[in-house]
Amino acid sequence: MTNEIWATVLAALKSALGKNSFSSWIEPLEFKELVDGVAVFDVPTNFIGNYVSQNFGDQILYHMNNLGQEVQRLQFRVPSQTRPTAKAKATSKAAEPEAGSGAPLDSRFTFDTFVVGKPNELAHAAARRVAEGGPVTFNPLFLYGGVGLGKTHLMHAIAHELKLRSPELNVLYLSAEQFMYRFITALRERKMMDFKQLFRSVDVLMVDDVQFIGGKDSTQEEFFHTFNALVDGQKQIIISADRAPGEIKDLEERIKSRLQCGLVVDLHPTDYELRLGILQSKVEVYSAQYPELQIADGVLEFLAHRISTNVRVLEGALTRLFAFASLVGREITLDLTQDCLSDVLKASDRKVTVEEIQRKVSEHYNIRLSDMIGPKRVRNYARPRQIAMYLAKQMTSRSLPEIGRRFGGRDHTTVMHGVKRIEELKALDSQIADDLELLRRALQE
Ligand SMILES: Nc1ncnc2c1ncn2[C@@H]1O[C@H](COP(=O)(O)OP(=O)(O)OP(=O)(O)O)[C@@H](O)[C@H]1O
Repeated sequence: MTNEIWATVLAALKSALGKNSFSSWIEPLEFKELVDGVAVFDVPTNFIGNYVSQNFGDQILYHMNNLGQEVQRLQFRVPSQTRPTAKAKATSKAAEPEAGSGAPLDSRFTFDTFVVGKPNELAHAAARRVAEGGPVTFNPLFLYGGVGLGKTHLMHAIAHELKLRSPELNVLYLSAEQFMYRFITALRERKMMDFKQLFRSVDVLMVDDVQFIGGKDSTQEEFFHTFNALVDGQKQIIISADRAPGEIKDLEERIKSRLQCGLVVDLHPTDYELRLGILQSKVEVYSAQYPELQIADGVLEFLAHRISTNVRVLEGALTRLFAFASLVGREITLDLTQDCLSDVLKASDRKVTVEEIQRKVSEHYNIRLSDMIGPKRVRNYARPRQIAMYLAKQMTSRSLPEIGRRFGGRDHTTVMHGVKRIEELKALDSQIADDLELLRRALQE
């Protein structure tokens, strides 16, 4: 393979992965040679080699082969080491293809690696129950929640556990999108009998991201029949979606009601403790693999506090941090974290609205929202009002007149006075300083 072809692969990867992932992971690779179907790369550290191999290996192979190169596997080596990286496996399969025709299961998504906290304890308990196998108790199990909260992880964990306990079980996991493509292919190739036979012969069917079939009428129809046949046959069905069954757009009523007739559980947004727990468990894994990488006290707490969007982003941030630390050969300190993750940290700063601030502050001081916004000037209302104005100035991009309008049409000079007053009090009154800190955190959760 020539360097020109590698440059074309790079261009394709850049547009597929986006600037950040590309510069963190792909740019450090140096293509060396292609020998007997093995593409060899120099990488700055084992950590980067392993990460690229696990996460982007398939894509790199795909693009190379697409350009006419016959590449079976990738090899990553650290030039300073005498031996090639022992750990940097040839294009690793974190996801092993399963027997049967399901989508591959990710071997990292098990119950052991799933961290349980208040927001996901119910979903976890239900998943555990289903994974025990035995007589079907609730059918279907419907898991829903926002992006990156662990639905797929739990589904894969159920599948792994079921296969471990009862290897003879035919467990089929796939996304709703794959279900649709298989259905369309079966129609096109006139193989509907095979399709029906395949889906009706499983013991456990798992369909991820079922919201995808909203608005796809024939797929819904087929899904409905598959679903009914399996429930009638006492086979377990597990479904996930990004919202509750009743809220999925353009989904037939009969399917909504079918989906609701088992156990519906949601994964709530993560809280600080759960995020910290997840980070700690990931660090344990990294530290066992790369004992030379040290992480300073307070870094995980900082990340758990600042990145509250979703677990995928949190994990990605930590991995990037470890990769960077392995490159520069330094301990992961708070300063290094802020430098290395400045874009992620900026993007995940939650956009808070003036209305949210008013609501939180009135709850905190136990006064009515209408009193805070209204004209009363008694201290009980005036001080929380000034605090809310101060936070609105600090945490939103609203101008003083805009903030004034949201506080019952007050003048911008009133807002300015309130903000100044709280700035003064903050330095003098520790109670006010504590309240401000508490409110700021609660608003960023
Ligand atoms: N409680 C948890 N413990 C450990 N890892 C978690 C947990 N929750 C999520 N993760 C990790 O976060 C990442 C995203 O999780 P997953 O893919 O399961 O999310 P999802 O809810 O299916 O998201 P999507 O809506 O995008 O499909 C995975 O790497 C997963 O391992």
